[in-house]
Amino acid sequence: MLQIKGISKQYRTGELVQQALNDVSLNLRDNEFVSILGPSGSGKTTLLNVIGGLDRYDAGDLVINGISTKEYKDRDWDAYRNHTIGFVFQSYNLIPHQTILANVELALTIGGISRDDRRERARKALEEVGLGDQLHKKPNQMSGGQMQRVAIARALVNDPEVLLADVKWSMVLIVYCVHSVQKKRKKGTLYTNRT
Ligand SMILES: Nc1ncnc2c1ncn2[C@@H]1O[C@H](COP(=O)(O)OP(=O)(O)OP(=O)(O)O)[C@@H](O)[C@H]1O
Repeated sequence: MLQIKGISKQYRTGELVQQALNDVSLNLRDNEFVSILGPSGSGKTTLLNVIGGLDRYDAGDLVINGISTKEYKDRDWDAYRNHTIGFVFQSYNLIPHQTILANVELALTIGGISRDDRRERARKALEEVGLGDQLHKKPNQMSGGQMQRVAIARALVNDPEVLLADVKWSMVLIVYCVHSVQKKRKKGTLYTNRT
């Protein structure tokens, strides 16, 4: 489903060049669960950002369902991020002054879905991660694991083909998440990054 072909990526800050990815190749198939492990600073987040279309590669190719992304325009990346990928960020990236229901709903605002449907789908996604009774809490009123579950609900609410999770510490939640994805869809793919 996803082919990472010899991808390289550098960060440039003034004179300083940091090689974050160097000729990385990996094939990821439908229904596959892949966990990428490596020391801090070895490039895991960079790789997930590139696979998730959040960041661009310098060399190589990312092939999605047999189609090269070399010629992708911004709108193609937008569509890929919005419809194919669900992303759980390492630091969750929740909006602090919004309720968790609003945080999850926000992931649906791009798709032209009515407000009532958005609310209902967000509520169901939060129920699925066991937070159905806390919809009106704000992120700072929740534990770290609960915030992570909100981030998982937000990543799944769009029904993505691929879930990318940049997860620091909770193996239990990764397993839960795999379960949840597989329950929801016969064909689901989950890639996680566990530091
Ligand atoms: N925006 C950036 N600008 C410059 N260098 C960066 C940037 N982001 C990451 N790097 C560097 O690229 C390398 C890979 O970083 P990355 O965040 O991908 O590692 P990681 O394996 O996910 O680390 P961790 O496990 O600590 O989260 C590191 O040396 C890091 O310092």
